Amino acid sequence: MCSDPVLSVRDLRIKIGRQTVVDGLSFDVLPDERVCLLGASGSGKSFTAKAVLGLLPPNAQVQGSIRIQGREVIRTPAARRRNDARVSMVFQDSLAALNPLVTVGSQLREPFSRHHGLSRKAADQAAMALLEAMVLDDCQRLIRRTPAELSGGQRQRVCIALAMACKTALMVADEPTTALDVVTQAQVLRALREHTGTSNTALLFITHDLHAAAQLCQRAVIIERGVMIESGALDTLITTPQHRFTQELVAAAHSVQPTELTNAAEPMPVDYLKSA
Ligand SMILES: Nc1ncnc2c1ncn2[C@@H]1O[C@H](COP(=O)(O)OP(=O)(O)OP(=O)(O)O)[C@@H](O)[C@H]1O
Repeated sequence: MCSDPVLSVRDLRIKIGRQTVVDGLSFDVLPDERVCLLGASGSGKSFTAKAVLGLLPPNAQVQGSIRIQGREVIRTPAARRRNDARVSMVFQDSLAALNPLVTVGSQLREPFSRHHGLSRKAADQAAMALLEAMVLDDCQRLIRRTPAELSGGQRQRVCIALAMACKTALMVADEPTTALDVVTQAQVLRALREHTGTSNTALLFITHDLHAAAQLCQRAVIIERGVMIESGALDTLITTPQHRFTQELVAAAHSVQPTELTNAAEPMPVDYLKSA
């Protein structure tokens, strides 16, 4: 069965002044799919994410097409998009993403009461259920705290819960684990894996980290200097990378394996990369 894409990007070009930061990018994200946009620092990942979210700076010149649920949004900023073309987001800086003065509970309640019309009591219950689903300890106490009183990993899972509460067909997560230690990274990736792809929310995961991508996504779009160089199933890209940059990425991940697994002649063991 072939479903229509939730996100369809065609020939996306973004210029900032004279610099072309994204150059002819095309890819789709299907319903319930988790796709990563993988590339080195400065390759244009964040500008692509901002274009999808409708958050490009005013000096950006943009061309091409971005369709969300079939609706053209390339020139429609986030605040002017219709509900079915809205995208939820999770960013790297969880402290900046949350209101520092408002408790976690109030922030989580808001989308339920504002967008879904729930009563205060029903919104509280829905917020609590989402927090508990993020495998956070002592949610009763956590819900009364402000963001600054949480650890980075707790805060990032609150951000994922907040994004889930918006119940959009597409979520964009831009380097959500980069600032976290490896144990907390694994917890946050697990929360994203378990709460997207199964709840009518597709995920576009922006990262430079092949290991994180392998734990979370089925498919990858690999970019270099704003141009797509390779795309396909992540398992295939890891075992038989075609482009030099992808080969270097895989080799770099290979080099952090335990020595008994290291054998340059062998393809990268996909299971090793996927282990959390
Ligand atoms: N405000 C800006 N004005 C002009 N050019 C910019 C601006 N911000 C970023 N750039 C340039 O745009 C290019 C793409 O940046 P972008 O932030 O999308 O890369 P990225 O792949 O997300 O990198 P990172 O992983 O480091 O966040 C880079 O070459 C960068 O130098």
